[in-house]
Amino acid sequence: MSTPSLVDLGLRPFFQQQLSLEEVANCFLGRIIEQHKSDVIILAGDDALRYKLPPNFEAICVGDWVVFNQNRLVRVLERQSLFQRKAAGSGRDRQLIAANLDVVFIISSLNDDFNLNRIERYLALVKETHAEPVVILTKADLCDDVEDIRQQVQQLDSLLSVHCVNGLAHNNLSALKSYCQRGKTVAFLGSSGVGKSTLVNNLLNHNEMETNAIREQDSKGRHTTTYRTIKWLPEGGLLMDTPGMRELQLSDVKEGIKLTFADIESLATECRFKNCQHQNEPECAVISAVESGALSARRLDNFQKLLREDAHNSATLAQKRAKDRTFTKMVTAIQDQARSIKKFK
Ligand SMILES: Nc1nc2c(ncn2[C@@H]2O[C@H](COP(=O)(O)OP(=O)(O)OP(=O)(O)O)[C@@H](O)[C@H]2O)c(=O)[nH]1
Ligand SMILES: [Zn+2]
Repeated sequence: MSTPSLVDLGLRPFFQQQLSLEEVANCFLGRIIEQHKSDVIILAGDDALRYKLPPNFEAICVGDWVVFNQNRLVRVLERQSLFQRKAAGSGRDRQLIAANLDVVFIISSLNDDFNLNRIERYLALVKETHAEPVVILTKADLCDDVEDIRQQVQQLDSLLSVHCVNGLAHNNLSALKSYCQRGKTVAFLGSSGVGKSTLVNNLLNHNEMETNAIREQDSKGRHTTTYRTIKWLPEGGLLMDTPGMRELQLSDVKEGIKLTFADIESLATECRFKNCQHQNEPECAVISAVESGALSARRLDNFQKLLREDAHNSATLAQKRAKDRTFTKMVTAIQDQARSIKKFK
């Protein structure tokens, strides 16, 4: 693909409709494909442009759609989905990781490593972002009861897409490819060794396609660049591979956890006490469901564990940020002091 159009890059009515008439007349639209400390690279049709981040510009990350003019970045469009690290209770202190992903593949292998709890954890992370999770179970060739395990995953959520593949077989990936069509942005999540790179290499047909329409604003002529975080898939989609995604922790993803365990949330509305913790309260509909076999004890256990972990991580993150802020203030104060001492010398 030499010159991707904005539609190839994922432009759709949701983003276009956000533009004002003034912006349509005077500005351009583009997608952030690289983010550095003080500048970003915007892909806009056949151009890749480097733009400085204006001082105090809003938070921005790879995958964002931005409005810009000849001179500067104007604004970031509202996102359809967003991976971020948040600290509880603070809107400002968040680190954005990747925006506007359509599908996130949750990769888990069908052999010894298979673990429903872990899949639920990734589901909570993905649901929080509002991207669509798709579970891919790899190493089907090493497993004797593929369908049985697929069923176990399907039971987590009847609407969830779950596919089993042998990542090593080239002709085995049509299920995945259907999510990677033109204009779609996808990403992979999963623990080490489950076969993510194998799938990616296979999807890429072993040759990472290069965009050769890259011309930076300040350089003459065209040269070919591959981006660290974005790869073109032969089906037309974009694969986003930002390092931060691999290290995501559960923090402040309560909504994602609740969406992932919608069955428990719904049962909880029947508990006698509104704030029931489903531990040993009387007339608890959730415990009753476990006793009757309608809900697995494992699932309830994991729900509670993920909520605890989320609360713990959110709190420590908030604390750490507050500490960092105090430290920065202290350093600035000392620097100011040093400067004023110099002045009077
Ligand atoms: N038999 C079989 N082996 C597979 C399959 N998928 C991956 N493997 C093997 O599993 C090992 C790990 O695969 P990778 O693709 O490197 O796993 P990864 O998830 O990228 O791992 P990290 O890079 O550590 O995150 C490699 O030896 C692969 O050849 C599969 O479907 N079947
Ligand atoms: Zn209860």
